[in-house]
Amino acid sequence: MSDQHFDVIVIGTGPSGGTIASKAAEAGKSVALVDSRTFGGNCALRGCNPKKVYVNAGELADQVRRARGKLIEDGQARIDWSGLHDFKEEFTRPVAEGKEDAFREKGIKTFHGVAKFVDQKAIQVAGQRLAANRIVIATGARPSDLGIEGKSLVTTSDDFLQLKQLPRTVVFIGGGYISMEFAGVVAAAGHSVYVIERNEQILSGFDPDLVQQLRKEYESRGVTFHLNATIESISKNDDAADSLRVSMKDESRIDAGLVVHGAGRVPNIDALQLSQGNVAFSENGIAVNEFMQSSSNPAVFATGDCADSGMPRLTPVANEEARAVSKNLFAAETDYVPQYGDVPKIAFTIPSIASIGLSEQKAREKFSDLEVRSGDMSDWGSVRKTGSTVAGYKLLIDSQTGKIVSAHILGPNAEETINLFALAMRFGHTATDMKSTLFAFPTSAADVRSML
Ligand SMILES: Cc1cc2nc3c(=O)[nH]c(=O)nc-3n(C[C@H](O)[C@H](O)[C@H](O)COP(=O)(O)OP(=O)(O)OC[C@H]3O[C@@H](n4cnc5c(N)ncnc54)[C@H](O)[C@@H]3O)c2cc1C
Ligand SMILES: NC(=O)c1ccc[n+]([C@@H]2O[C@H](COP(=O)([O-])OP(=O)(O)OC[C@H]3O[C@@H](n4cnc5c(N)ncnc54)[C@H](O)[C@@H]3O)[C@@H](O)[C@H]2O)c1
Repeated sequence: MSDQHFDVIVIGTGPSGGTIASKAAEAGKSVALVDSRTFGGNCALRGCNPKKVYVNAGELADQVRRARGKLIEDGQARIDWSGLHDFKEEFTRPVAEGKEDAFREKGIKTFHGVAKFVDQKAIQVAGQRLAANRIVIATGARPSDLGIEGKSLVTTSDDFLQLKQLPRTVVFIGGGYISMEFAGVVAAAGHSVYVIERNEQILSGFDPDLVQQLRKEYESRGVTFHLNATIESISKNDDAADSLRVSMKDESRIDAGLVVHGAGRVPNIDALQLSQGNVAFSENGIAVNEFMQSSSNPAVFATGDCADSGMPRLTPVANEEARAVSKNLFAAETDYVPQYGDVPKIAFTIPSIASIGLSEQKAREKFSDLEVRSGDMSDWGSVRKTGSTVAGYKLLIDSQTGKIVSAHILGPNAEETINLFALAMRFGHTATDMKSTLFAFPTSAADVRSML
């Protein structure tokens, strides 16, 4: 088999792989771009963007329900799941149809299939052998192996976003991002929800006090939490509507029509035959140095969810790593390090919960003189005006410098307000700087002055 030769082969067409391929082509390099699925990656086709369509529907239904007798007379807002699915497709279909053409128009040669290394500078895909001076691995993440009897009966987030009908009872395994975001939507649609979490806390990356507030709100909407719970098996059940049975170690059982995987994602690297390319890896992903270059094969770079960068697996992180790799790929010296700063995290729950910087526990360990400003915002006018009943904040400030160490927010528009803190923290602004800034009123940003 003779090699087709390129300057660079990029494996994966998500936010990081797609960007690197485009930038390399724009710089005049010959580029091969490979994906085993539809071009566009997880964020655009099966993650952030389609998920947000569902969350918007859940928020709307929830807001209408809460506004009944306050902002509006009657509060009937039913989610038509099939219609919602079709509306979501309006956003994903153009990506699936147009993305590959856009790459080709840039002169990029596209390939479909599972890429496997056959040499340090060569891969095989769909029966063809491709070689290059550089290879970028940007293969993202996949759902973890549950290791539970009956795991094949579990629906992944990919499949959840393809459902045309929603069963009356849904179980989520895990209480992280995926479960809590989808659980909010399913509850807003009026269906029964169970969340089974093996640890004592859900949403472990967020402030425990705010998470507790959010959990109580979800419970008031009929979401049942099983914490510190161990699932023993998932099996088929005779009941046509609730056709699955989740059995737990404490002998409790939940019958449901759908069991969804929200138990974490792992680097999607198993199929790549990395050892044939001398590419070192661990269960945390591809081993990279600070320049996102393979620690064992200098011709290889890795970015995004599949790289062991120690960063959260989020799109802005993948984007920044792509920026770094684009600069390093053909440079005489690889010297560009991703400039992550503090990465804001948002779970698009209803309402959303957001966080940037250290947890309170870590901040107390690091700073000897830490000021904590926190409060329940549920009775603040800006929150009550939306009809919402849950909101809170916690800001941690280094008393010696006045700089903001971290910000944790729950409530309406938390997903936007957190970005003000991202900017302030990135450029070292103090709490006083923020408090002295005139934000337009009445807005959630204006509440920041009251928090401070
Ligand atoms: C349900 C869900 C919701 C999310 N919501 C958010 C959010 O709101 N905000 C946020 O910041 N992040 C969110 N994320 C995470 C975000 O989607 C990822 O961090 C981001 O997509 C990572 O980009 P990437 O470039 O690493 O790879 P991906 O976007 O995962 O793309 C990887 C691509 O590689 C391809 N591939 C894999 N293996 C091979 C192979 N061997 N050969 C060829 N091709 C291969 C895959 O088919 C895929 O197209 C969400 C994730 C999920 C699952
Ligand atoms: N808004 C966002 O930015 C967003 C949204 C969705 C997904 N994501 C990305 O996708 C990743 C995966 O999301 P996720 O929600 O699957 O994972 P997660 O890491 O957020 O949460 C997984 C949860 O499942 C629990 N768990 C694991 N195995 C279990 C088991 N057998 N039984 C019960 N509980 C179990 C864990 O303790 C944890 O609380 C996230 O870490 C994030 O990187 C981001």
